[in-house]
Amino acid sequence: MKIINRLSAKDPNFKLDLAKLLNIDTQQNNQITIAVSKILSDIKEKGDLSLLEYTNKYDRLNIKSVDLLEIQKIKWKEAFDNLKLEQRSNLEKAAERIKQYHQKQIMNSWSYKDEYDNILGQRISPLEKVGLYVPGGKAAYPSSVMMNAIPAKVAGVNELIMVSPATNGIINSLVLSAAFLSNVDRLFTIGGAQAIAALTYGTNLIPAVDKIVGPGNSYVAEAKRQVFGKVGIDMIAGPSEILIICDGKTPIEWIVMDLFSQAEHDELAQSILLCPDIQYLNKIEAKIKELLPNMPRKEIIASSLYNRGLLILVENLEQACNISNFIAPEHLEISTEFPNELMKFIKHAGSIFLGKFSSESLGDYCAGPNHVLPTSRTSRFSSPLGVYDFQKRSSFINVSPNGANELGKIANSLAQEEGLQAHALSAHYRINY
Ligand SMILES: NC(=O)c1ccc[n+]([C@@H]2O[C@H](COP(=O)([O-])OP(=O)(O)OC[C@H]3O[C@@H](n4cnc5c(N)ncnc54)[C@H](O)[C@@H]3O)[C@@H](O)[C@H]2O)c1
Ligand SMILES: N[C@H](CO)Cc1c[nH]c[nH+]1
Ligand SMILES: [Zn+2]
Repeated sequence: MKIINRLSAKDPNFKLDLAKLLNIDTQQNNQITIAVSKILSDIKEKGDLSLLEYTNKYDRLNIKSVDLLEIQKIKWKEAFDNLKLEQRSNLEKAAERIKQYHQKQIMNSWSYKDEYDNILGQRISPLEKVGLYVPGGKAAYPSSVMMNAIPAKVAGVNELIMVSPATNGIINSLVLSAAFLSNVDRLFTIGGAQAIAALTYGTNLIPAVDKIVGPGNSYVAEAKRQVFGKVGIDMIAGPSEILIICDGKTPIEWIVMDLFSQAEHDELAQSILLCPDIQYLNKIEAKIKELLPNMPRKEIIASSLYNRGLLILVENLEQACNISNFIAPEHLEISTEFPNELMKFIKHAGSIFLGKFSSESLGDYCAGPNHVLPTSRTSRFSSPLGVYDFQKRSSFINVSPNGANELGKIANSLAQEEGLQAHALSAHYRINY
């Protein structure tokens, strides 16, 4: 019985079959697009009233007053103070490592003086108000709180508004603690497209923000896509993905668990293994069958592997890198003896894990780099969430009298060529002043 899809790169239909498995069902996408646009317009028109209705409906709650959707800071502090010592120490260690890594990403302002004594430069400033979406439907993600909030605060964001659904009324105490530890400013238990709408348009309760960051399910991703332009967004981070290139020498259980680790996020998550050794792939498939029944989230894993999981037999490891470049995965593990040799062939990947000890799970929690990464082939053109997503650039120009003479002549002439008289005169007035 099939438990995961299998392909061989030698097969003449390989490219077609692969493309089918990479695509998420478009009919389902259309339904989500329509549902999300209705939610957005309802929140825009009816504000808190609609927010409460959608929250009760989708998060299976029965809340009477919208004010109850805000959790006061005192509660997060309480959650943090009540952590077991080990929990607290792990959270603190992870936070410190994430901070250290992200501090290296800070962009600084710069300027220079040209030959006419004009000063030209670029000023970097933090965003003022940012909304952080932290997923909470199928699992709680304290790690995602830190991965979003720490770079924002390193950048100097003034007001960080976090939203996360409390499905069935439960908000995880580690999520609250992580919000406290990461200096989030306000926290609301709302989720899905309605949370993205509230942060975009603002309601009486929820402040409108300048940019929304953070991953989420297909509703969240689609909502972010639809509000982009009204607010900034970081990226459309959809269901998680892992692609592993393996030479067949890593212990079988390690690779199986790495595949499970992303599959357990979501039925739509995608786990792919590329290997030139067919015996190894057969053993992987057998091990999946053996280990799956013991996994607490076995239904989600089974569905993800059955519909979207993939074992690919390749002719060699260089071919594996080429296929990986086409897939442009969110996470790429190069589980081989000489991973650096292969890294030079890699063009697209959100995050690259080198060598058999570098499991993706370490990156998810505490290695340091961000775990919010481009999915669905978007690592071809976008990058991990970072401090730079919370900073913006303004250029500045301070022209000297001498500079006005020299630049004025050029601008005056170019403006006349464009037929823009006001531009030409504005430059001309400043010549020989
Ligand atoms: N890329 C990353 O860094 C990263 C990190 C963590 C999680 N993830 C991904 O984020 C996703 C989290 O998804 P989740 O579902 O657990 O949490 P979520 O918070 O993204 O989604 C839950 C919300 O979805 C909405 N929703 C659910 N069903 C709906 C429906 N039928 N109609 C309208 N709205 C509906 C509800 O409002 C609910 O509050 C997973 O795909 C996981 O792989 C990604
Ligand atoms: N793997 C997810 C990003 O794709 C991040 C995460 C959070 N917790 C566990 N994993
Ligand atoms: Zn993960």
